[in-house]
Amino acid sequence: MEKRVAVLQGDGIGPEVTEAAVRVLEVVARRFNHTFQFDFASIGGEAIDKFNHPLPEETIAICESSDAILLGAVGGPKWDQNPSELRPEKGLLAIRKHFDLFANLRPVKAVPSLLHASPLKEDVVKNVDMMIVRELTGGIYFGEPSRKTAKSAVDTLVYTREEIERIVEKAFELARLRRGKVTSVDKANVLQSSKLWHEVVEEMKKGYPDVEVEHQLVDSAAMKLITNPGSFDVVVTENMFGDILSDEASVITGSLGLLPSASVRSDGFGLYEPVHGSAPDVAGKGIANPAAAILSAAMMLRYSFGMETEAATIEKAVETVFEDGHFTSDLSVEDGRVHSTKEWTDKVIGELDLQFVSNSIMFSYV
Ligand SMILES: NC(=O)C1=CN([C@@H]2O[C@H](COP(=O)(O)OP(=O)(O)OC[C@H]3O[C@@H](n4cnc5c(N)ncnc54)[C@H](O)[C@@H]3O)[C@@H](O)[C@H]2O)C=CC1
Ligand SMILES: CC(C)CC(=O)C(=O)O
Ligand SMILES: [Mg+2]
Repeated sequence: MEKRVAVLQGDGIGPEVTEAAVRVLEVVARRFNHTFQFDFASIGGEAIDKFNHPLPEETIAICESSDAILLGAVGGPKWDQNPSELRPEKGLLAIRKHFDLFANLRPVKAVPSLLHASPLKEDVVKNVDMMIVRELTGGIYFGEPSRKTAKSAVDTLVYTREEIERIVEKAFELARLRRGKVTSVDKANVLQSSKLWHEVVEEMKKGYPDVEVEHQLVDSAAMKLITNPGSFDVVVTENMFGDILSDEASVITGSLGLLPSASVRSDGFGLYEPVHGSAPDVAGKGIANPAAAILSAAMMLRYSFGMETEAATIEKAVETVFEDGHFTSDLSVEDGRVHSTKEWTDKVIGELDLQFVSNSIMFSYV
């Protein structure tokens, strides 16, 4: 297959981790006889520096002519004092809205060889396998008015029934493909938008009698995520709650550098990015964990290109490299087991090559 991928590297560790993901995709393309064309474009702080805009027209045009978008991360202290329209994060929100990428899928899965990296007890984290389904184009990050003066500030939280219905439908459909349970997280004891959310879930569950539904208030959900994460299958929630809960969930897996995400709309077009941000504290040192970006690229192959075998091959390679005891510095402190971003990516590529060779041998017997 021939596919065009827009690569928006962004700021901080964004370029370091997307470079790793592109290298892995190049190997997959070669091994599976695909052609991936990578078109690089600007977003975030680097776009502000070059184009005085966090999401330039040129970037939108490149993304529009692509089959999917791969993104690193945006933001950093350099732009923290900028007015809100010149904040890097504005570019990220704008691209999600422009392409109507309302469904943000954030898988959180414990990897047996990484249990040591979590501060939580092994028993608590070992069977975790959940999918956080975060509404991505509505809620308080997009509501108007949104303004601040020295004396007061306002943000607005709005959800329409249609916005809630489409993300809840996505969660139910995913639950059917998984363990058949949806936990809907809201703050319906206080917020009107959450009351509507709760009502919509109650109505829609009638269409999914095979799916178990539970409601959880966000504050206690934050607690249960740490005390009993294995009890969750699909978690569906609004934009800001999903943002916060998914960073919290990274503690289960051991590092924020491990969590990938897919932001998709109904027709399969999507933007793929790590859950983490630009990590200014480690940027430029060549030590960032590229796993989240590489696994986001795997999600791109699965959800936008229908390349399930290729996606699974990448995921297996990543898991095997961890099993073999190779880590980045966020996951281990032991000498000899810690690798730079580039070295660790080389290990994944080596493993991909090995898998391909052993599969070819297997196929030759068939
Ligand atoms: N999707 C995006 O582009 C996002 C952008 N941001 C922006 O990123 C900037 C920094 O935000 P923070 O709150 O510090 O969150 P962050 O996610 O960038 O970093 C939080 C902590 O996790 C570590 N970390 C994150 N990813 C890592 C990786 N791949 N390997 C190793 N360590 C990793 C960082 O070093 C840091 O200690 C801000 O400007 C923020 O607005 C934050 C979240 C998401
Ligand atoms: C600009 C922020 C909403 C980015 C973020 O933290 C996220 O999407 O996870
Ligand atoms: Mg976030």
